[in-house]
Amino acid sequence: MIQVKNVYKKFGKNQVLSGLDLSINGGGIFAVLGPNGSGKTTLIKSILGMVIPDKGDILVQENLIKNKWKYRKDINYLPQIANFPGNLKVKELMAMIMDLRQKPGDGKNLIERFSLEPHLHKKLATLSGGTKQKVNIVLAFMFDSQLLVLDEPTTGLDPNALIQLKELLRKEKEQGKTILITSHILQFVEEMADEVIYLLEGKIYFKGSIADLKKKTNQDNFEHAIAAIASQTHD
Ligand SMILES: Nc1ncnc2c1ncn2[C@@H]1O[C@H](COP(=O)(O)OP(=O)(O)OP(=O)(O)O)[C@@H](O)[C@H]1O
Repeated sequence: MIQVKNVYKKFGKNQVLSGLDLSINGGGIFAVLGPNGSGKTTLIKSILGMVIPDKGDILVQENLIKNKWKYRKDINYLPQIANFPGNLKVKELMAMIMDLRQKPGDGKNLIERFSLEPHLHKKLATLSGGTKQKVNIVLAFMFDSQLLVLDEPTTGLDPNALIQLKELLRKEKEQGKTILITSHILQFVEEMADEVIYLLEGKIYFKGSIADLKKKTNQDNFEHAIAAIASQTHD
């Protein structure tokens, strides 16, 4: 599904990705973890073609993505910070995204799931942070795509919306989809992820199941296992 081969990316003097290799085959939920600034969003945006690596190759569904853009219409993407025009109404935004994606989409069930009906005719600028995130989630899930890329999907969600998001993710996974998620919420990751991908110093430090991570770090608690990576690398 995704192959990242020897990818380098620098912003000014800041070497963010330095020879990163990653291979994701088949379906499931993959959580991209790492400290703040470790390059999680840069990696995700490189896969989406929104950041151009200085060196290396990325393949999505067996195709090199360099200088291509059409492959993106087959990826559902939830950005970390969605900058939608504030004077658009929710309903107008949904119609606009349907138009842009040129793909059949179905938002009706999702609008119900996240109780967004009362907000459909409100302008985006007037919505609360959590409600904006629910709109963001509807836009990311309303199309049927094999690959979903979700940057911090839980941000601002209340417990009920979080349950709905988890249910949605399980449904997508059951259909064999590949779901790439970044999240700092370890409880969410532990509950949902089949594999974790831990980024450190521009490379993948660990890729595997949470059970394997616990074994590798000699910890029986996920949070402590993550903390152990940080302390091991500081020694
Ligand atoms: N467009 C850009 N221009 C300059 N520097 C950038 C740009 N995008 C990212 N960076 C820098 O690259 C580094 C990695 O950023 P990135 O957003 O990928 O990290 P992250 O792991 O997603 O962090 P967080 O956990 O805080 O979301 C940071 O030091 C950031 O300041």
